[in-house]
Amino acid sequence: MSRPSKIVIASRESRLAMWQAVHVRDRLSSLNPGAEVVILGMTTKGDQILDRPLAEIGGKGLFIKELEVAMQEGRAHLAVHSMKDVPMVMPEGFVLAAISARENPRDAFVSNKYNGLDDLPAGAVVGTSSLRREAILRAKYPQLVIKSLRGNLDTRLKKLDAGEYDAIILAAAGLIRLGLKDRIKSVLTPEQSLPAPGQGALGIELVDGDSAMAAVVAPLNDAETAHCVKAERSFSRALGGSCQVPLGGYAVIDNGQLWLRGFVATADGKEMVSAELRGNPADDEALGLQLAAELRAKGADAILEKLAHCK
Ligand SMILES: NCc1[nH]cc(CCC(=O)O)c1CC(=O)O
Repeated sequence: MSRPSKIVIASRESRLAMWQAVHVRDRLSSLNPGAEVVILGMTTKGDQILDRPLAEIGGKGLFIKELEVAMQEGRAHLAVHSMKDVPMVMPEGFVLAAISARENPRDAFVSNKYNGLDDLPAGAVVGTSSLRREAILRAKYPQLVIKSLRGNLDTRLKKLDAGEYDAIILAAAGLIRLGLKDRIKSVLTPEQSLPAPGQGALGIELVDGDSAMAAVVAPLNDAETAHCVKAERSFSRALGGSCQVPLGGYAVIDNGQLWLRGFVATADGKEMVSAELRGNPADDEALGLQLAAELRAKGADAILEKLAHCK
């Protein structure tokens, strides 16, 4: 197959999105010495509307729509995403062609005054806009006050520094990528805060059927990460995870087996159902479905019924 002479990567303009695009650009440049690899930066609706919770304005798809239009119109060939932000059901006409090796998938505790969740006094204000983190915090630390926190990483840190919060919870991966590892006071274990499906992994999205580009990005795929993320996403999809459900799903390869853990909760943290299983990594998506079925058998349906329904 002929190698493309130019590869255009569509990217959001936040510092994290740009870091990710540059990371992929540099890898593709060294894999394709004959090609010119460039980044097309653009602003999405999700970046512009910062005063309302994501759940209210339309969810994850908001961050990738403009990038997909650019690919559809041939202005770009591929888009790089934090897998956590990619809708569980891919829009018609697009595919995830590669999932690259995972950065630290855990949640991080960030504060200028305290070293960890257990140090926070009653009434301390903790910032997060993730329903998953909110449910976990409310279940384990009902004495804390949870306050909404949106915006890109730099904006969130600025709000913390301005004193609007006593602490905030962020993905460790984003902070590490931006050279902000020093801001992490402690990393939460999966037992304390089960990560979101896809957290810490990058995905490459292409127009379905673009076999030349699929061959270009294939070397970026990390088989173990891809199995784990596929299992997590299949689990989330089966529980309506694109529709703002407070859930966590996290897989690792342990002794050659895929070990998948998951939970569903109400945002107030009062109800929470968890389960885990192990199986063959090649059965990734089936394992996700199986875990979702197990959660339903344990009562997850009653929780899901109380949540806003998918439109
Ligand atoms: N929701 C926004 C988002 N999407 C991806 C990351 C971090 C990097 C990653 O998970 O790969 C973040 C920031 C955060 O949750 O703190």
